[in-house]
Amino acid sequence: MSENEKLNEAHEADAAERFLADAAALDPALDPEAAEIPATDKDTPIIFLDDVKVTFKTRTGSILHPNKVQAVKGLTLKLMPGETIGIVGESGCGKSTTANVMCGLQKPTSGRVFFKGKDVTNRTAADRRVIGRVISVVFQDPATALNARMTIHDQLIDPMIVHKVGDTAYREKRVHELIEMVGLPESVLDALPGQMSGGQRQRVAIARALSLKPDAIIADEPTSALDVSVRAQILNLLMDLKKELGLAMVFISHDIQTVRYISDRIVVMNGGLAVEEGTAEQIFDNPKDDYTRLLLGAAPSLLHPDLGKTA
Ligand SMILES: Nc1ncnc2c1ncn2[C@@H]1O[C@H](COP(=O)(O)OP(=O)(O)OP(=O)(O)O)[C@@H](O)[C@H]1O
Repeated sequence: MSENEKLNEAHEADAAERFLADAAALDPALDPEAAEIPATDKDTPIIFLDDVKVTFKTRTGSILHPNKVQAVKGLTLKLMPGETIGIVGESGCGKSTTANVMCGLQKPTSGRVFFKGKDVTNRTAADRRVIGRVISVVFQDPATALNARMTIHDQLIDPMIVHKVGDTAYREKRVHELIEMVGLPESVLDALPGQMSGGQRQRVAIARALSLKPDAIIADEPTSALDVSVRAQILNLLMDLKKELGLAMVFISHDIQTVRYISDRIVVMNGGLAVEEGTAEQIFDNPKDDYTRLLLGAAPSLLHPDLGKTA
């Protein structure tokens, strides 16, 4: 086992312990949904996609599949506690559809979806409660992800009200914790999203995603809509948070260098299929698939040169 693998293993074990401690931290009397959420176990995947296929009806389609687009053609993927998986591939390869299945927005046409061992394929009301508590999403464009008419304070407290988590005192305390976690001053709590910069808005979107203490975050191109000068800061913030909170993460990008920077494991997608999967080292040092080699030799990274320096 390489030094890196040993470090990853130790980190995952730490992360799993932190999950269990965190899950026990909120008084069950203040969290009526908690009983429905399966306990975190380091050997059970947070998300397990079992041979998932997604087909969309369209006006055109292909010769083989008229009026249909097969966005995902049979994907099996496990996200373990504390792990970060990067999904990379060019536009149209099925990354966002996969993300949508992973966060319960899209029902698969076939295959099964498990969250912490619970089958949530059919997305019943009870399944959706589990999905909402286990997974949070950070989308590409924070301007559209946030409500333009709600103050930052209200956007952060809203998920706790919807999920009936905590009492007023708990929720207020959590709002202040969240804003501190993402490195914003408390003065922004009274602001509206339109009064903030793109980078600050993405920090708010990340804080909101963390409000229910999820096990995992799905970040779908979270830096693509941002000015190049703040991309590195947001990536570093995500890296710090996943380490500090022991979060699992699915990081989706068409930029393989960005994915390499943040991921423990990389899945390369092409035409709705995972064509290659491995650690960043395996993918970069010894790519097996022609398409991976093509991606590696493709466009220069969109990363800012400051990446890796303190956020
Ligand atoms: N709701 C939909 N209806 C019909 N076709 C769709 C729908 N959503 C996605 N598709 C098609 O499915 C395929 C995969 O799309 P998807 O958005 O998952 O790819 P992607 O890799 O995320 O691309 P991008 O990086 O451009 O967002 C594409 O051919 C797309 O046109």
